[in-house]
Amino acid sequence: MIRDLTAVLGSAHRAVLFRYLAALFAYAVAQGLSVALLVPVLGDLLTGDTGGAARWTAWLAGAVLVTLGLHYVQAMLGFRVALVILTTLHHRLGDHVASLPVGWFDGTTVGRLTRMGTKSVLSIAGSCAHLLQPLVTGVVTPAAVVVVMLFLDWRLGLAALVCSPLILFAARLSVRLLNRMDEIDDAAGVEASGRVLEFARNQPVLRAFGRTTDGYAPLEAALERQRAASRKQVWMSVPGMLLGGFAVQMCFSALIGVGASLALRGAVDPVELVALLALVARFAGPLAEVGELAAVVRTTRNDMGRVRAVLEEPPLPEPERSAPVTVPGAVEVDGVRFGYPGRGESGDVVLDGVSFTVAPRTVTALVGASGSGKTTLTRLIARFFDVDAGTVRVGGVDVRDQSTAALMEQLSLVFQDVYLFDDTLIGNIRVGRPDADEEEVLEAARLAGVDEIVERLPDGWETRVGEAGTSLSGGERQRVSIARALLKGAPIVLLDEATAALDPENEAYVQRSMDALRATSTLLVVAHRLSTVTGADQIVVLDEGRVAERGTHQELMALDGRYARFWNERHRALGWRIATTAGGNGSGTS
Ligand SMILES: Nc1ncnc2c1ncn2[C@@H]1O[C@H](COP(=O)(O)OP(=O)(O)OP(=O)(O)O)[C@@H](O)[C@H]1O
Repeated sequence: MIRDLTAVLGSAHRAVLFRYLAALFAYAVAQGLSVALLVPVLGDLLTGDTGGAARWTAWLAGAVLVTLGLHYVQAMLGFRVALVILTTLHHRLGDHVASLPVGWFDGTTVGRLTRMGTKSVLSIAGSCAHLLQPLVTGVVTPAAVVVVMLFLDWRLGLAALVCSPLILFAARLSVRLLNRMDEIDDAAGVEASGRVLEFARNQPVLRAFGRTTDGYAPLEAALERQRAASRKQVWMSVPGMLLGGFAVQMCFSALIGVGASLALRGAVDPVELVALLALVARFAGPLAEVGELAAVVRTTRNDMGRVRAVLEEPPLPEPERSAPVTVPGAVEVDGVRFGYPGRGESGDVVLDGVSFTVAPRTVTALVGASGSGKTTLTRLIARFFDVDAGTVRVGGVDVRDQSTAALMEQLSLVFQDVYLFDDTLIGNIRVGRPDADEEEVLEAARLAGVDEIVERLPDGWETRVGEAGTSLSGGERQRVSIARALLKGAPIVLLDEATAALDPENEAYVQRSMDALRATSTLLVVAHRLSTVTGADQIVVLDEGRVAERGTHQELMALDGRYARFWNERHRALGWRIATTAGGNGSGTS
């Protein structure tokens, strides 16, 4: 736990933790010695030596005062450490997360971060103020008592020494048993929550297929498994919970037994034995408390482990000095191999031996079946991840030789998952270039067709959009994203076209913005619209992570290969859609 805490605090703040631990240790030893002074006080009282008792009582009072002073010091230092954690951990996490590859952020990691920023940081800070103290005193105070007992009567001291690991071992075993049960219950709980979420999210599908009245079998099965796990947890936890207390009682009885037999054989003075047994009572109690705290320790350690795992996540390596761009606007993908981290061995290679170049101010369309690696390729160009082999060059320079800022200066990303901030539309477009003036923002908005959306919003340009505001349709969100790219004016635009067919209005706006973008930038488009594909200077056809064909529309049609088949299929689908529209239902899209 201390190791986790030092890792979480970072080298700059370790000193304050060590000061706290030193004060805590001193306090625990002083507490043990104060308890030990009861022996001579009791001994003298029981033998009627009031003078001796008064002298020892004065020592005891002094020791108690010192203990109180140390208690205050350690408590203040504990709160200081907690405060340092609260004030610095968010910044440490924020700074580190900002240095991680963009590809690290997915649904799971974002969920983990949210939990970390709230619950985990509070729990770690609380551990210093409330948890370390009983843990350290629970071990060090009994240890000090044992040392004193060894001095007073080595046999009873030895017996106490033998008992200590037994009590701790029983406590640890009890925790392990309780943990195992918690894990089973947790796993069942997580599965049930997932199913509840699925049930809620899929209401439209379930209702459409009449699956709501007779229950939703996967959810009911998950709930039943959770109930069974909870029942098992209750029963199986009982031995774990009893074990710690049982071990303490057994050790206590054993020590009394040893003391009584020594007294019967005349090896210990009965008066001294009574005083020593008072010490035994102070020795076993704190050790048992340590065992009782095990559940809180476990939760806190889990929280620390989670934070530590993020802090130890390797940052994206950055060069000391960013290499200057040599061919502005050019993109080169050279023998690239890549598999997503954590997806295992070579079976999970998503791109293999992919090579092509994109000349400045040209349009390249990436086409290929779903899962062929088109989006992954755009992520590698933006260095969301580093390639496993080969090189990605942007502006003529290996992306690994450029700082993130220098690389991002050259790129605009228009991806499908457009995030809108809880801000006005203007604010959301200005993200593209925060220092742009009003005129420039409005021009970008006009070119991308955002001004048309504004006319329909209740408060016009002042309407808040995004998570807490008015939500926009997928096509509208992409228009905002294109407006950001237009405003940024980066030399290279990576664009992942919406997969869903656009309505004619959106289609026209997207076309207009693409024309504007291609006038100033290099365009690499994951293309779904046929007009983008045919209008491209180069088409790269991906198939299962490899470049299957490359050329212009005419060249690839003449090749009569994979692309020609793709084109003919899409064309037939388009013809069918037009025919449907012409047939009178008016729902056609192209
Ligand atoms: N974040 C990720 N983690 C692990 N695997 C991923 C991730 N993103 C994509 N993949 C996998 O990589 C492969 C290529 O996916 P990619 O999204 O690049 O294909 P695509 O050609 O863009 O497909 P689509 O046209 O359906 O978007 C797929 O097998 C996909 O399951």
